[in-house]
Amino acid sequence: MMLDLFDTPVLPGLAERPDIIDRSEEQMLIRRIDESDLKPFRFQGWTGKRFTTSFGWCYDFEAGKPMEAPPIPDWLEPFRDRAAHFVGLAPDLLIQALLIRYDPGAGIGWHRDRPVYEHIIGISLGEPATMRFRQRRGEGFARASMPLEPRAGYHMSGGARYDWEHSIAEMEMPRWSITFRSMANAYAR
Ligand SMILES: O=C(O)CCC(=O)C(=O)O
Ligand SMILES: [Fe+2]
Repeated sequence: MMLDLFDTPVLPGLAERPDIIDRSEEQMLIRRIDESDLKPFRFQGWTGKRFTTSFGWCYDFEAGKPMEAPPIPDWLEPFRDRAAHFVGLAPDLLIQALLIRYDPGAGIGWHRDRPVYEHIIGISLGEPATMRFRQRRGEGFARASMPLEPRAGYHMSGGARYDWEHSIAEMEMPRWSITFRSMANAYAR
């Protein structure tokens, strides 16, 4: 599959919004993320070079279920509003905010986001990265990729979110991201 740099989505359900934040907001958000109570991502005894914290809800990978987390802080609210506006959702539907710092050598392996969530809206900070997508086709994989420019927002829903896995390769430079998610209908209270 070809990398599509222009308006046509790379995959159905993928959209990007360049410069959803400006440079001073980016610097402020990076500082806020670094000041947050980040914990190394842990899964089955394995500890990564990816540091995370969640607000609203968090997914406990050890327990395999979502759990309530501290409320979304005031400094993050305007960005939740912007993320919601970008995709045409009411802001209070974005019940989770995930902050991530990827230290040098960190990436995120192939996965689909947990089914408890539906819409996924990310804001990319710091360094350009590439979101890779793959879908099993017989013995191999169909592949696609989406550039993640710093300060851009991206929306993952539909086919790209449910029918493809995504990952980000290990990078030499640090990168930060903020991800907002809505709850899937089936799980909404
Ligand atoms: O860092 C990002 O932009 C993506 C993170 C991601 O895929 C996830 O946390 O599920
Ligand atoms: Fe993900």
